[in-house]
Amino acid sequence: MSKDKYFIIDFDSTFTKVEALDELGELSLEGDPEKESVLQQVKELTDSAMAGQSSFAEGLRKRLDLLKAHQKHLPQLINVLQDKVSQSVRRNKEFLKEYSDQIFIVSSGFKEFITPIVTQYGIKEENIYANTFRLDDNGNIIGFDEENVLSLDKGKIKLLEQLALTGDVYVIGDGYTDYEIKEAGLANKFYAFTENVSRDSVIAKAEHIAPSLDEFLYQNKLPMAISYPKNRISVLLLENIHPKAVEMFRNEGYQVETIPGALSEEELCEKIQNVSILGIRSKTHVTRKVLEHANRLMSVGAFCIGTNQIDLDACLEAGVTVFNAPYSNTRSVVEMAIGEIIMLSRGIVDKSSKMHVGNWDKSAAGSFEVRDKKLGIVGYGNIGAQLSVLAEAMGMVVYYYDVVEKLQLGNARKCDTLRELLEKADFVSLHVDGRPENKNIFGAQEFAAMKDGAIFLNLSRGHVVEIEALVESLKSGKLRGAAVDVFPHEPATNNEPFVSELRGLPNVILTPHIGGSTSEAQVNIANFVPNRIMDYINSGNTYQSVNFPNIQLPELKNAHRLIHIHENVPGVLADINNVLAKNQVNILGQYLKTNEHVGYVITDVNKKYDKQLVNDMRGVAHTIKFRMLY
Ligand SMILES: NC(=O)C1=CN([C@@H]2O[C@H](COP(=O)(O)OP(=O)(O)OC[C@H]3O[C@@H](n4cnc5c(N)ncnc54)[C@H](O)[C@@H]3O)[C@@H](O)[C@H]2O)C=CC1
Ligand SMILES: O=C(O)C(=O)COP(=O)(O)O
Repeated sequence: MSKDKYFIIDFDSTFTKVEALDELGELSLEGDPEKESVLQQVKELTDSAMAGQSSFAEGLRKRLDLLKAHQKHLPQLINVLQDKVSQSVRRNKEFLKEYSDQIFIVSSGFKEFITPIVTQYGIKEENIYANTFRLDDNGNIIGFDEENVLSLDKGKIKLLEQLALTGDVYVIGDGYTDYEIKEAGLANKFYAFTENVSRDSVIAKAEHIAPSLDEFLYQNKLPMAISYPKNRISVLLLENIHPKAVEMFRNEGYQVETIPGALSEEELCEKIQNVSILGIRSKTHVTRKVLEHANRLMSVGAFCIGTNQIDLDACLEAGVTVFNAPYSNTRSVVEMAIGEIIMLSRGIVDKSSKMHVGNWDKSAAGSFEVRDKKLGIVGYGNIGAQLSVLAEAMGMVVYYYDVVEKLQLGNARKCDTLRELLEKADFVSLHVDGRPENKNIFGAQEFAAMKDGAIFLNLSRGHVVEIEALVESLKSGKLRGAAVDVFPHEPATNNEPFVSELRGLPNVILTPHIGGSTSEAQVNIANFVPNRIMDYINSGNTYQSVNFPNIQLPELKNAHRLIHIHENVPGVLADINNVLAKNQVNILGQYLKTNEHVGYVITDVNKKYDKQLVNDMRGVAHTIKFRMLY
């Protein structure tokens, strides 16, 4: 017969996110001018006791003296604590109920507030070990029951000795006194619980870390509320992705690492090991080789619009979803283009440079309004179309050329060929995407086809334009000016120099790929992309993925969701359904979408299933990835 298992769980900062006495102070010291400094002293006493640096009993006495609390504060405190139960504890109520005979709350806090909270989660009242308050006749809290071993130094050890549990004892807590139980030989394992606080002195001693209760349950093969502990999902964010994204992923419970610049293929091959979610911007290349080094990758987030830097097919074949932010920086690029069109038309960059060295050059020569001038937009996608609207609002006449049929906005006129557009436009602005076929679509011929004295802008991708041809056209005077934001080679970080033949040419605005670099755009992107990825991880939704078949799924309720990604060859769906039939699984809903390379099948099944089902699903021929959600 297997030995019994006992779980000793701490209360403050473990079962709940907070230290209850700090919260009590918030209530009892309300209106006290010294409140902040007293609370600080209370906090320091708590931290010092929890880190094992001072006498616990002495600290507790001092804290209660400082708090000047009254029993009337207790119902309010319980209300506050109710909302502060740790997320993973909240999630795993079923485990706490199912194992209630074996779960003990052992705390140096007070039963008066612990009992009403933990019993709501199925903890048995007789399994709660904690201190009790001493009150005076007026209900003031003046101390604690000094007979209780938990009020003493090494109190938890003394209590465990009294309990004399026979079986495996697991301790889960954030404090040094929790660790001491294991040190005294009274527990088999101590798990430092770091979901709410992480204490260095405790971590240093702990053999096991539990960033959540899920992780503890996962490691010990106990029933969990979710299919996989979120803290096992590691996120790598490159290229200065906005901190909002870091916050969003951390709030979800993921482990996040950030790196300011882009990584080379070689560096990324090394860093990608064990990464589940990779976040990049326009500079990092996610190649087939990188994917071959990825062992846990589920999703790549392009925290920008362009995805040409990612091998989308290789991702698809590896079952890796790719998401981007298709609209978040659109307006920023357009505003920059508008500003540059006007600046170039008036020769302002050169005039400003001259002023900085003391030259006053007041003249109207070569300076024009943009009103009534013809703007040719190449690539009438989201950016091109938005530029069209704003340019018309300034009185420009808009022409556009796109390789696919597009909705004509306002009075914009469609050109059937690029050449037609080039021959008409006074300004040509490039807004095509960075697909490989667009390499060097602008070269000597295209510049030659433009009007004499035209102005050229490229805020799309660097490889789209032959720089030498552009330089020639500017030097020869064919072009009157240019604005270039993107380059065939861009520095990976701000520490690398920028080298280009375009440097030093008159009436040329050079910018370091900042079309989308505004606060608004970066915050929008940092909100958008993590939500798409987390939705995919939590529910299987691939809506708006740039490489996967898009499925928008209903919310998962009282069901298991089987997520199967396979090569798109005939017969796989039939095989999946045979497996389900063989395992007598009741299908509640099934969703399938395929594209050229993969099939994506989601099957919601009723709760009862056998482990064999998981093995059989993984064994279906042509399976790329299989996972299960509940
Ligand atoms: N400078 C910067 O910081 C930024 C640059 N970008 C670049 O701008 C590009 C465009 O962005 P969106 O408008 O949002 O993309 P989009 O996909 O909505 O539009 C691109 C359009 O270009 C068209 N197109 C592609 N190749 C073409 C060609 N050879 N000739 C004519 N039309 C062609 C497509 O059919 C599509 O309509 C992105 O792919 C990205 O590379 C995007 C954001 C910021
Ligand atoms: O959104 C895009 O495609 C961009 O080019 C912007 O790239 P970035 O995020 O500034 O590296």
